[in-house]
Amino acid sequence: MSIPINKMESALIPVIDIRPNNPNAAQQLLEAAANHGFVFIENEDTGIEPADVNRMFELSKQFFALPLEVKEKVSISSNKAGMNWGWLKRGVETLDPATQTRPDVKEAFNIAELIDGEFQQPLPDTLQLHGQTIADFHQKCHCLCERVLTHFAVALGIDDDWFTSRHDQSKGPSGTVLRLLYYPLVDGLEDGVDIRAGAHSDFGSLTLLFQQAGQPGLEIKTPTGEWAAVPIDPSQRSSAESTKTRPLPILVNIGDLLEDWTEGLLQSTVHRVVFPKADGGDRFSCAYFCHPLDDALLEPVPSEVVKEYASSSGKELARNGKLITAKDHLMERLAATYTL
Ligand SMILES: O=C(O)CCC(=O)C(=O)O
Ligand SMILES: [Fe+2]
Repeated sequence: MSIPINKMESALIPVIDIRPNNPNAAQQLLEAAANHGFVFIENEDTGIEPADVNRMFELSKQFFALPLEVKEKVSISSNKAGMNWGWLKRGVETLDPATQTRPDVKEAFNIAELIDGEFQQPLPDTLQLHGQTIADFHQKCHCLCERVLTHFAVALGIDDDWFTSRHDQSKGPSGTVLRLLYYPLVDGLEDGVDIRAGAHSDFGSLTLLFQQAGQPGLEIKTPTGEWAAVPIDPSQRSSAESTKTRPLPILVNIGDLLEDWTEGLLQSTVHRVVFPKADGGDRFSCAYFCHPLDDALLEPVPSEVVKEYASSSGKELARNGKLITAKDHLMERLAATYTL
């Protein structure tokens, strides 16, 4: 089976219904991931209710509004247990260090996966009070990622659980984090110098990205090297139809590891977040970075579809075929982008 490859020039990201009544979901997801690296999933029976997303945004706003000294107590550099959990103040992350002269204009709070139902890091009271809500959201995001990963396995003709067994949180730790993001509109920004999030691809397998109406800024790099805005709501709604009757779809982004595993068939597309052109305000977003188990090897998947693609694309294997683990990859990327 070969898939039509049609690398697109604009951010016309497909919207796919992954409910069981769509028999073509697996193939549609694969084509979208190969051609765009981004795909919207209709938020129907995904397990993530719009109210769940709204609650996370409410908690996020409360968190970022806390006094600096409270956020400092849960800061990433004060957390000895792990390198990627906690609050990142402005200045810590520069997602495109080769190009940016100043760090990303943002704050973030990374909440690691729970182990045996326990948070692995200190949370401020504001969040601790809603620990169950956050734990449930983590779990719901993980379940949706598992569904998408299963569809990819089906479309690639490999064991259905090839990816999910490598994301089985009961088998060991992973780099999975739920990240709350806050991009403040601050004074003294320089056009062409400051950016909310520099150009990058995501470090894990899949990212679920939640955005809010009226807070644009995400852009993806097209194959011609131009930037195209990613809509917050890609559907053509009639004015009578509100997000109450049809919730915003969920944006899914292919990360580096799925690209490695599939020898470049699935695309870890470069993206960035820019300041709004006019009349914009703050932006809040929320990303679920789904990572495989730390010791998962980034070997090519045993798929004929991938083999066929690899031989026709003539692409070099990532790192000249040297096998590394998911954790090695994450640590490399964090070392390049964090200043702690
Ligand atoms: O805020 C966004 O929309 C995107 C954030 C992002 O790309 C990231 O943190 O990796
Ligand atoms: Fe990203």
